Amino acid sequence: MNDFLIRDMTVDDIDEVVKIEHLSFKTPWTYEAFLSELTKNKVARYRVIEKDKKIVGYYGIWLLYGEGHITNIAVHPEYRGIGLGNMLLKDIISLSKENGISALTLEVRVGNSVAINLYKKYGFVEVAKRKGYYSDTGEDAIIMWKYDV
Ligand SMILES: CC(=O)SCCNC(=O)CCNC(=O)[C@H](O)C(C)(C)COP(=O)(O)OP(=O)(O)OC[C@H]1O[C@@H](n2cnc3c(N)ncnc32)[C@H](O)[C@@H]1OP(=O)(O)O
Repeated sequence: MNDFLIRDMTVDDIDEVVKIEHLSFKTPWTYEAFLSELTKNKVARYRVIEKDKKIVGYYGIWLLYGEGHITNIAVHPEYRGIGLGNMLLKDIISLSKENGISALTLEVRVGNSVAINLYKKYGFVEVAKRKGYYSDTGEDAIIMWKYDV
């Protein structure tokens, strides 16, 4: 896994990130959404994971009031199942510690058992459900928190 590097996302990365976003989510974020996050949102941090300069995954987090809200995390389908999600989660946790974050939260589709497994592995617990949160399918969201950052 030494071949993979995690670094801050830049505006030049957005095209590649949006491609992975389309391969990963039913309602993908647009180029403009990422641009706004990178250039206007002062509490946002976005990081990419790359191999030989090719972006293969990324995550976003908002750091505010001592809490971290994970906005998205994705790995390119061809690179899933080899530990990159683990690497991204570890990076999220160390970034959070460096920034004085004491708790992390996120929303995930109730049917997304792969992601739920990943989060549970790092100490996230299911705290609540939001009924019909995802307007595309009407699926519920599970709200998860990790209190021991
Ligand atoms: C806040 C949000 O963004 S919620 C939405 C999360 N993102 C997505 O659903 C996008 C599409 N999915 C993905 O991009 C990826 O599947 C991710 C990011 C969820 C996981 O990334 P991967 O690189 O495949 O994860 P990785 O290989 O590191 O596995 C980490 C853990 O995830 C879980 N996991 C991974 N693959 C599977 C699988 N096929 N079945 C069940 N659990 C799995 C396991 O707990 C695994 O732990 P282990 O390494 O001890 O087995």
